Amino acid sequence: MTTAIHFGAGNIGRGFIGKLLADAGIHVTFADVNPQLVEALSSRHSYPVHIVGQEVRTDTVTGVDAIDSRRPELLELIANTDLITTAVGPTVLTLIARTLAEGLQRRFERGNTAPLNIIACENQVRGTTFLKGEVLKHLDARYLPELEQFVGFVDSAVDRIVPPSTDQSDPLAVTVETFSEWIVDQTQFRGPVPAIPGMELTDNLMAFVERKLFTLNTGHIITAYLGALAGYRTIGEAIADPAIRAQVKAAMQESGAVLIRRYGFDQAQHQAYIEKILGRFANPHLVDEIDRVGRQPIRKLGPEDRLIKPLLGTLEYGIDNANLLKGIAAAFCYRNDDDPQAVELQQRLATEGLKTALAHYTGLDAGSVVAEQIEQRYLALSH
Ligand SMILES: NC(=O)C1=CN([C@@H]2O[C@H](COP(=O)(O)OP(=O)(O)OC[C@H]3O[C@@H](n4cnc5c(N)ncnc54)[C@H](O)[C@@H]3O)[C@@H](O)[C@H]2O)C=CC1
Ligand SMILES: O=P(O)(O)OC[C@H]1O[C@](O)(CO)[C@@H](O)[C@@H]1O
Repeated sequence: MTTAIHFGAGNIGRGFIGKLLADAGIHVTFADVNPQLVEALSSRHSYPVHIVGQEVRTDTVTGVDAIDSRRPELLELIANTDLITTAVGPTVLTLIARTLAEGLQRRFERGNTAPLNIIACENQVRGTTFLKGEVLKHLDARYLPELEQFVGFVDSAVDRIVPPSTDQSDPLAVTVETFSEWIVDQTQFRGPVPAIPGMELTDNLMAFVERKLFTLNTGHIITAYLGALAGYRTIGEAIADPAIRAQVKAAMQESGAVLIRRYGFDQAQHQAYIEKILGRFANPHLVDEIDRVGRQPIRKLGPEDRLIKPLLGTLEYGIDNANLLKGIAAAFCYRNDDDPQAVELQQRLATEGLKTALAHYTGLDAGSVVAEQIEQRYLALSH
């Protein structure tokens, strides 16, 4: 029986990755720190997934287990499992790296030379490669040869909108959109690539990572921040506003022009991809809070993330970027007292001003034309 450990029994963990693995006949053990989730999964071993879109149906995921990811028994599972996946959030990868290193060390001490593949399913460019770097900080160097020979760290792109479920009757119930895409870098596996329906292989991962991150996530985040400014609560409300939809579509076309130039995507196909994503944002069956999509604004203003990296592409290729600039300016208007990064952003903005805060978080030069353009848009939006 093929086994897997999935770190993060949250929206994506239960609604997408864990479901694909279980549906493929793999025995999935979720590792999480949420006692309610761990207790319910380890006693019920199944949960419902509501799939909503053109069709609406409920699937039941079975054959799953769970463990608190702080329990020592997890190390034994890591020493023997065939596959490890994560969906914990990019900021948490650093935390689970120590546990992974200890489990891998036990695996190697046991002489277990069976291949093990680890796939981080996060909204982060090459998140698994980042995780490998974090694991290496904790792994005894004498095990490096085994790690390189027997453990694959496989980068992936994950795309399915999974907001917190509105099904109050069951803490395990999760609601997912019909659309899903999980693409992994086939060149990074060790041993045979597991046959998991819904897990697509590519040897050109970056094109797919950037297509998703800089189209869906770029459009999503600008919908969220313009929607917040307009006083909306959900993505659905915001994208239904014609002025917001037009600006979001234009921003995705600006980032799309970078992708087409960089990866040679077909223009018409990419326009269709953008239209499909706008339809996904408007899915009437999903209640997707602006604060979920807009969470952790400092991470999302990073130079490698969904706002700045597309902007840098427009500067590199001399492409229009007015709507991306407005989206970045709107990020600095985002307020959420329950989001530590949003609080920090506003504090730095208040004490240091827009251009200094912009330079600090994005790496853009405070004295650049683009910083001036963003400041102008910020002043227009915030008054
Ligand atoms: N929700 C979505 O629509 C999508 C999310 N993603 C990505 O998936 C990742 C997770 O996102 P969501 O599922 O929305 O978040 P979530 O908050 O629903 O799930 C994260 C889970 O990780 C658990 N966790 C936190 N610390 C942990 C630890 N030390 N060990 C084990 N588990 C721990 C939390 O208890 C929670 O259950 C993020 O990187 C996100 O960017 C990617 C595509 C879609
Ligand atoms: O999960 P993050 O990176 O905090 O941001 C939320 C984004 O991730 C997704 O959940 C999946 O890409 C989108 O629905 C949303 O744009």
